[in-house]
Amino acid sequence: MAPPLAAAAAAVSSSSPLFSPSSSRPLIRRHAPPSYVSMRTRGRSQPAAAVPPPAAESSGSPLLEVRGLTASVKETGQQILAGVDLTIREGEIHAIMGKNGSGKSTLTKVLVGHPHYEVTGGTILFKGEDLVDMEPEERSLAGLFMSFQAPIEIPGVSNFDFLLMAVNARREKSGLPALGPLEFYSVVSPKVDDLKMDPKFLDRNVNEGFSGGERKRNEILQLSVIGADLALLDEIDSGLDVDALEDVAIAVNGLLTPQNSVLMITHYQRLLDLIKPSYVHIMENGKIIKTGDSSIATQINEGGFKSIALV
Ligand SMILES: Nc1ncnc2c1ncn2[C@@H]1O[C@H](COP(=O)(O)OP(=O)(O)OP(=O)(O)O)[C@@H](O)[C@H]1O
Repeated sequence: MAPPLAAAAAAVSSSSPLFSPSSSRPLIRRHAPPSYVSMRTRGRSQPAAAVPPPAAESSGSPLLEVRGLTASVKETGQQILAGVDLTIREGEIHAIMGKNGSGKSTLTKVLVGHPHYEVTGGTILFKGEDLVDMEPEERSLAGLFMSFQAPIEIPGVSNFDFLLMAVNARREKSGLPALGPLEFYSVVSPKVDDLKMDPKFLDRNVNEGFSGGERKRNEILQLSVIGADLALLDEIDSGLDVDALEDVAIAVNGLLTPQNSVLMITHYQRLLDLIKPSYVHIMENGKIIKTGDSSIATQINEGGFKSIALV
């Protein structure tokens, strides 16, 4: 069984039943942020440019190597992924587009080890290590982060405590000393500010009563606080108004380094205008059928998926 801290870290990036509210609740004691810590935000940290230049193709080392991946729904045996090939190198931003039901979300869920799916063939290497046999919490601690289309609530656990536990789980894995609440507050506060979130969200229970847009911002807060070598962002643009989308894009762009990468799923060009992908992939019937640059997305927007499938 995973140690509690590791499970807490994994819970940040997983909505699997393994990390349901009931399983997370005993792991984390609720602390209000110390009363002597002002909840007023301090000076803003420097925001990244809203619209960066197009991401260059990197010559970085492979971070994720997926070969011939097939996967099925565990309960029914229904095959969803039908032979996915995908390589993501350090420093690259990849976007996956495709019509509803083509398998985009399933791919990301399989990558994080969602228990509803079974890998039936192929390989997944993450930083050269076989991911398939790793537990979801091990994948999280190895540097995978996933923001879900519908982020879960965790009643009884404040955002602040949740983030602190997750950060300390990562630090423990790296042999770093745990942060105390006061120290952590100075880390998290500017990030809350950058995302234009009310600091009160830190003291609210994770996603409880949050609007759809607030949940999405909160997911990106988790990503920016915890960090990731590879962030899987499933439709972070859905339900966000124009301003919120820009705030989220600034936060994501601000996290990018030559070492880490993003795989984002979207239906909309507007996200690709704000977070410039190195590659855009089109998924159909559980496979990536085409890969190119952002112009593919434009073709999709103009011609629809049917014409792309016929190319
Ligand atoms: N646990 C499950 N049980 C049954 N069917 C499933 C399950 N998970 C995925 N599917 C089916 O697999 C197909 C792919 O689903 P998936 O969510 O990956 O699509 P998607 O490309 O992300 O779609 P969208 O753009 O609508 O979000 C769909 O037909 C879906 O109904």
